[in-house]
Amino acid sequence: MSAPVILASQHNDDAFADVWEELHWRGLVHVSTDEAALKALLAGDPITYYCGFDPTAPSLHLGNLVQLLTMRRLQLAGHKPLGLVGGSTGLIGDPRPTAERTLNTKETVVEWVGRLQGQVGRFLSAEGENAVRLVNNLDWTGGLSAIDFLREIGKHYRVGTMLKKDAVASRLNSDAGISYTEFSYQILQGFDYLELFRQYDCVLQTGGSDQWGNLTSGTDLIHRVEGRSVHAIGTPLITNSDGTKFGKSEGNAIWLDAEMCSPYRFYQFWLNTDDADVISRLKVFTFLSRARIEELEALVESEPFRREAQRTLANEVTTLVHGADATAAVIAASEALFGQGDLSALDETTLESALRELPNTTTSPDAPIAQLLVDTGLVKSVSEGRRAIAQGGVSLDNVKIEDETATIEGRVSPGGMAVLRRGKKTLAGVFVV
Ligand SMILES: N[C@@H](Cc1ccc(O)cc1)C(=O)O
Repeated sequence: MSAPVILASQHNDDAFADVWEELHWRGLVHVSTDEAALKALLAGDPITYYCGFDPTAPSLHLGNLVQLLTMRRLQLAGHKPLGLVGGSTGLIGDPRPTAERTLNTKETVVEWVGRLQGQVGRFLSAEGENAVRLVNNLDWTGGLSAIDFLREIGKHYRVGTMLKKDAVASRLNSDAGISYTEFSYQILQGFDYLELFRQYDCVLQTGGSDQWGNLTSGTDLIHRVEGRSVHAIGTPLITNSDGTKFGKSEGNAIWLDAEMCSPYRFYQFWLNTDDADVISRLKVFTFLSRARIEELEALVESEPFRREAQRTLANEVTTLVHGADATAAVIAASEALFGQGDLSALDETTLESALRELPNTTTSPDAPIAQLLVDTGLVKSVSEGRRAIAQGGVSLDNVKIEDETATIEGRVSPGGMAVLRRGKKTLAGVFVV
């Protein structure tokens, strides 16, 4: 994540009476506190709201992006965001339904807090009356003694209620059980909301719907302690209509950090979105207007083979996360590899990440090309490879190979890379040591 996000081009769609209506249309409200009160609140004077992110990895991922963009939509409507990164909650671990988390060292958590703050800051404007403010819950829990915590906060929690929260209940019924540490998590998040209510008059917390127990932990606490009704919105969990998990490609999470998931891979991920999902993704992950999304919806119906909606989605989200230059480089790489584009015009990083997504092999500088065809899976045997070369169907960096015994010596220098092609559309990457 190096390039800045294009904040200037983002806006709420005029087609909606207010941001609440827009959030609904985009499918972002799965569960919430009183709807009528929330609608009135969001249509009125600017309010302060918050969303929290735990440093459980060195980068945020696509699930977090839903939250960041929801925050941005509220900010565009004039409301004031607080971006919380959980310096203390990251040391404890929000219980997952499956198993206890392993604790990371304090140094690691501090480092990840810094990285996540940088990421959160990139999606929200830091200018004007409603500039984003970044907060860290370690600031109010780090110095709190266990005795004070139990006397002042713990006293407001009933264990019976805590046990009923989904995350806790599912763990209690599993073999893994749940530690007292993770059981306490909901109190910490509830306390955050109270603290932000007191310090900033924060009256809305957003999060994924799996956070509902933690969100209501805060609204209940504030109600009990301060006698005020504050709000929460849970966004839906994003799912793929074919039942596979959203936000993963070949089992790996799609991270927002370019080092952990190249812009090329990121772009391809969105490009591969199913027709059945592409419209709801456009609603959640882009700032395109309702009119434009409806136009694309009609195109999915009438001309699905053109994949206009997918290309628009990939373009928009990659630009949002990696910037316009990275997106242009990625598109140039796809065209150079699969279309008419010019390979030599590509920058090395983009080409390398593109080749890493293809079948690829790492080889010594004297490797025979027929063997590389086998190593990358483009043919089954060396003799088949030689035949393919003899028939004129093999090229290296778009230069046709004439000799079936040719090696890459003199064609690719040590430390370099090349595109190996069989026929028009079958490609592989070759990395030379
Ligand atoms: N529990 C949230 C992160 C969070 C932490 C502290 C908060 O106050 C709010 C949210 C999550 O795991 O996604």
